[in-house]
This record gives sequence, C-alpha cells and structure tokens, in this order.
Amino acid sequence: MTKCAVCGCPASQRCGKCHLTAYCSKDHQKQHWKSHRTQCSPYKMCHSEEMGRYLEASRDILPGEIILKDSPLVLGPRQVTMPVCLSCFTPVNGSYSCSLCGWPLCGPECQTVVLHNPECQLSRNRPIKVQVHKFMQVNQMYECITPLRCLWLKEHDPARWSALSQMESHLEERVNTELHEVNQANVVDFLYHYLKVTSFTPEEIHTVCGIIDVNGFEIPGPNAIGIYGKACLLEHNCVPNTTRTFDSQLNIVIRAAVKITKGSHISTSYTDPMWGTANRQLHLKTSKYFKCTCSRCHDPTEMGTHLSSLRCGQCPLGLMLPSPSPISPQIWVCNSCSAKLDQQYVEEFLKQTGEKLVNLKEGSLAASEAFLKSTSSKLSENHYYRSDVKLAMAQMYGRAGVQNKSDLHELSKDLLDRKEQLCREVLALADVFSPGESRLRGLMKYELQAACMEKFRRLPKKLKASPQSKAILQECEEALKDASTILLRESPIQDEYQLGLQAEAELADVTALISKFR
Ligand SMILES: C[S@@+](CC[C@H](N)C(=O)[O-])C[C@H]1O[C@@H](n2cnc3c(N)ncnc32)[C@H](O)[C@@H]1O
Repeated sequence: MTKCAVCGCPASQRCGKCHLTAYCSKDHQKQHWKSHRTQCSPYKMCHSEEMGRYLEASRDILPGEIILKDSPLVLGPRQVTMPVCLSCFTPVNGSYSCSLCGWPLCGPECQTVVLHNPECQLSRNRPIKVQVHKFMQVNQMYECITPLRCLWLKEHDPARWSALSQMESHLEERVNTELHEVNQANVVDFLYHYLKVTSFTPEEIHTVCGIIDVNGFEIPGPNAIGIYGKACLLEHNCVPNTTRTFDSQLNIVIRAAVKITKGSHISTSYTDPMWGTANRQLHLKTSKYFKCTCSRCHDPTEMGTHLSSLRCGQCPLGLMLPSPSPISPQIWVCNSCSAKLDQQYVEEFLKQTGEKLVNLKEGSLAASEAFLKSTSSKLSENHYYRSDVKLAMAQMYGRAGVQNKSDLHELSKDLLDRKEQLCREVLALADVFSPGESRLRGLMKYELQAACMEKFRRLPKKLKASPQSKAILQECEEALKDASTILLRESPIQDEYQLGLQAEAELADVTALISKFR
C-alpha cells in the first residue's frame, strides 16, 4: 500500500513532477513541497556548444526510478504509413470518412476526437472533401498530417508552439538533400496545392519536418509519432542509461536503466543499441545530423564484444577490425596476423550478407540455423547480423501455436539446450549495450527462464530435490523478477506487457517451489 509522505495514511495521489512521492491529500502535498522540492526533479537542463541542450542528473538516480513523465506536445501518424485513422491510428480501409473534411477515420466516434481538429479544419479550404484512394500500401498523403499538427499550434497554442520552436530542426543541413526534396513535394507542395493551405511559409513547413525527424519518438503499438517537450532533451548515447515506455495515454515515461550518479548525463539511444557502429553512425548522421563520439563508437572491438568484426580468412583465430577508427574506417586489419581488407570490399560483403538475412524465410528456424552456419567462418561469433538472428531464434524455439514450431515441452533436449545457449549469448550482449532494466533484457530473461524451467521439469524425480535443482530454480526466480518488473512497465496494449503478466504469475509458482527446499 502506498503511504502519504506526510502522515503515513493510505495515499492515492502522487507528486505530478517526480511521480514517486505519494500523498493522501492536496494539503499534505503542499505542506511537503518545501522539503520535497530539493529531492523532486532528478535532473537539470544544461547546455553545451557541441550538443545544445541536454539533461544531467541533479542527484543519484536509482535503477527503475522515473526520471520524467511527459505528455505529447504533438501526436500524429508516422511520416511513412499506410492510411490510418487520424484519431486512434488503427489502419483504415475507407469505409468511413470524416463528414467535415473527408479524411478517412475508423468511425463516427473518432470524428469527435480533438486530435483530429488541425487537419480537419485546415483541409476545409478545398472546394471538395479530401479523397484517399490507396489503402493497402504506404500513402504519401499522410506525410503532411504531423507537420500540419505542429503548424496548427502557431495560432492555436502559442505556449506549445514556443516549446516546439526551440527544438533542433537541423534545417541548414537538410537543405539540398533528397529528404528536403521529398518534403517539398509531399508536404509543402501538397499543403499548398492539394489542401490549399497557404498560411505557412515553405521554411516554416520544412522546419517542422526537421523538428519531427530530429525530435520525434516512434510509439510502438499505435504506430504513431510523438513529440515531447522534456523527453526531446535527452541526448543520444550508444549505451543509454535510461529506458523509455509509453503509457495508455501515450505519455512517454523515461526511467533509469542503471544507477545514474549525480552530475552524469542522462541519455537514450536514437538507434538500436544492437546495431553495429557503421549502421549507428549512418543513422545518426543522416537523420539526426551529428557524429557520435561516445567511447563505444571509438572502440574497434565495441567493448570487447566484436559486434562488427569479421573473421580473418588468413589465420584461424584472428578478427578483422576497422582502422584507423571505427567512425571513419579506411581499411580492416587482422588483430592476429595483420592481414588487411579494403573498406570497399567489407562494405560489399556486408551488403550481400545483409541481403541474405533479409531473404531468410521469416520464422524458419532451419533457415536461421543455416544462416548462422554459413556465416560462422566469415563473421565474428557476436556479429550484429548473427546476433539479430540469434535474438529472433531465442524467442522462436519452443513458442507454441506458431506454424512448424513445437511447444517447449516437445523440444528435444538438444534444441532446449540450444534455446538456453542463444538466450545467454544475446543476454551477454544486452548486458553490455542495453544494460540494466532494458526491454531487451526483460524479454531475454523471460525466454531464458522458460528454457531452464523446462529443463527442471524434465529432471528425474530424485534429482528434483538436489542443490543443483534449487540453483536452477533460483536463477529462474531472479529472471522472472527481472522480466516481470521490466515488462510490466510497457503499455497494456503491448505484447511485452502480456508477457510481463505471465512472468508475474509464473514467478509465484517458482517461489512456491523454492520454498519447499527450506
Ligand atoms: C532530440 S535533440 C536533443 C536536444 C537538443 N540538444 C536541443 O538542444 O534541442 C537531438 C539533437 O541533439 C544533438 N545531440 C544529441 N545527442 C548528441 C550527441 N551524443 N552528440 C552530439 N550531438 C548530440 C544533435 O544535434 C541532435 O540532432
């Protein structure tokens, strides 16, 4: 039971800033503010020449602690999307359209949602209503919606417009790029000529397009994009120290993934931490317009994991590493025999291997095992292509109800061992790149304990009471604690949340089994 920080009575309200300290009444919250304010917000905003604004811990922050919870300044469909309802973001087929503007929605109740107001009102300059024809494919008409919702704030919500206008757009770097041309055609020209919206200058429109790309967070589940006034201040790090989730109102929740000591920068990852250095650098350069110089990016071994290394073809144990630096490699050199490979050759080889990966039959464990076998003499054990496949396989082995896959109980001993090994390998990487209470670790912990629990069930009765059995159960209990804590932070509409509920239920069973040893 949550207790009031002042009187200890049951508390139903929390401080709106830190969302941690609870109160039984507004009066007690007010009374407590004087002492609470120094503890409340765990971060402060700072500024640097190189990065602009960023957040720094103003006190030590514990793993799992909420650093900030932020409601969206703007919510909209992703730039590249199939037609979706402009209120709830579910895919639409054209069976219902807004009676005022013509944009497809999923039903009359979505027509009354205020989120839809900006494009609804701004589309009414047209002599006829908006007509959408292509439904089962990406539709470029939707690229204008989120920019329109940003521009709408200029007249209708000056405070939000001001917050948005302070955000980084990198407009100068975007001019003369292909992206700028696409935005000119699909957003600027579309607004002017199709929607007849002429109240914003091309520069204003391009600026909000930049702001969306640089600051927007993709929200899984509803497939939307959100722009958040505080969360956008988080800097990038290739080993982030926070995790992010979205609640059912699509507020963003940023938590500490690990302990963050006072004075440390608070970071998130703008890329997938399981990508190799070249891919992370490319993404950051082309969509966020900066070169990451974190210690991981400078380390040719990627913190000892060799996530991007290739195997040397000239000697049995050597690994080829980028030189002179992973950020701008020119040549790859073996760390054992000094053999060399051209950067161009490496790029072409990785491109071809990447194509093989894309063409892997989705969900085919046999094809995935064959991919791992065929790349074992060319790529390092942990190479990001291989780790990507291992991650998928760790979740596929023993997943019931999916075509051609057996239930955990039906897996042979070898395949059960294989699942466990894959989970441990991926977890070891996640420990380095997504440390602490990250979603990836939560998912892998769940899969690992599932394999270990199945091994426990298969033990002969006489061994079930042995110290080894207890150790297996204790590892499963720890893994289920981690998995349920991490995954239950996801939004209830996410599959991860359902897995979290399952982990929580299974945790009770494992704890009961362990108690029999005492
Ligand atoms: C989402 S914004 C972060 C807030 C931004 N610094 C501001 O002042 O509004 C992303 C931009 O911040 C800068 N940035 C973020 N992380 C960085 C990093 N690790 N190194 C250099 N620049 C970074 C880049 O300019 C990037 O495009």
